[in-house]
Amino acid sequence: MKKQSVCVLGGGSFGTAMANIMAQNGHQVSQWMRNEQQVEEINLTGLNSRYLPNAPLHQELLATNNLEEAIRASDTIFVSIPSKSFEDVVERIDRLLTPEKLLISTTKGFNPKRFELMSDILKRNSATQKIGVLSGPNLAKEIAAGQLTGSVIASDHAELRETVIELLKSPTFRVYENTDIAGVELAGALKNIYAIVCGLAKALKVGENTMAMIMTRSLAEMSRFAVHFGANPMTFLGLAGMGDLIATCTSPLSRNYRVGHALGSGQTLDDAIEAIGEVAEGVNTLRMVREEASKHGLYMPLAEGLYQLIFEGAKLETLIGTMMTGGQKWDVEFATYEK
Ligand SMILES: NC(=O)c1ccc[n+]([C@@H]2O[C@H](COP(=O)([O-])OP(=O)(O)OC[C@H]3O[C@@H](n4cnc5c(N)ncnc54)[C@H](O)[C@@H]3O)[C@@H](O)[C@H]2O)c1
Ligand SMILES: O=P(O)(O)OC[C@H](O)CO
Repeated sequence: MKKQSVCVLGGGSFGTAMANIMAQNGHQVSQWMRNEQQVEEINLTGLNSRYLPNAPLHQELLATNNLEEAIRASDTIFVSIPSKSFEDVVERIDRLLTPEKLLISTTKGFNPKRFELMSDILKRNSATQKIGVLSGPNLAKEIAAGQLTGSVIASDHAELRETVIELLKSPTFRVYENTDIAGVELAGALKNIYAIVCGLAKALKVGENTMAMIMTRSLAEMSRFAVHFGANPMTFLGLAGMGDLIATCTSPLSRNYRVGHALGSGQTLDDAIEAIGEVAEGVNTLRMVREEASKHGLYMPLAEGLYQLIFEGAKLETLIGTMMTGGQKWDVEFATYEK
């Protein structure tokens, strides 16, 4: 592939990990971030010490504060900004986008202002409709450490899918494709709720039977919700679905898992979030999803139990109770059993 001009918006751990792979692949990569000291640090020392302290960055990765220049110079733009600020940043770049530019979200969450996904924000605000979503079991610190990793690019545009695969493929990173944007994006956002549940369960030292049941019923809840909003249930069998659920629900590197673990160890939600110091998308996602689930009559006992525990002061028994005493029928809902 010939050298491409790319920019990554966001100076956090995932944006840095993606920018670094593309710089290593020989592309011209700029990474936009708002913090001037961070820009200086990356450009002078090749390190993003706050977010990826152990990962030396490629010398061709150029950090910048100049958003306009970064966008104008790039054919492909990755938006790696937490969901809380995603819309604000996209509104700032809106006038700089042109129809040929490729625009990809790596953010796993919902707009806290209204029920919509990041791809909806991109579609609504931009001059280009060449939009994609990158999602999968992608713990940034593992990627930066060279752990073998797979991801998924979802888009209607074959050209965008092919470009992203070419930009990111490396000896340690593989990208598969999917056209089910809703499924891939919802899977990445929803699993954060269940990573909190699993971190909490681990802190309580539950057995592997229990962990397996929680994760499998999480997949059932996630896909039930996602299918209602247009996703293909089969997507949940892939890297963006089951793959990401496994990584996030079992790894102490996951911020959402760590929030759950802290809650299970007796900390308050605010203390847990402050101690982590990075974004844990699952808390906002839980709020948004719980509201939509009740509006649409979607049965999500784990999410409901967690919501009551975190936001309504319910006891832990409530979460266990909603899981163990709620409706129980089909194991796999999207398969037909009764003949
Ligand atoms: N870290 C991972 O392992 C990982 C993996 C896959 C996807 N993601 C997703 O990527 C998104 C970003 O996560 P992250 O891990 O990079 O976050 P992070 O907490 O490491 O960093 C967030 C970055 O966004 C910047 N930011 C926040 N608001 C901003 C604003 N208004 N303007 C400019 N910059 C702003 C912060 O300064 C920081 O540099 C999240 O939705 C996350 O779910 C993360
Ligand atoms: O650290 P988390 O919990 O935001 O998870 C990071 C990624 O989404 C894992 O794929």
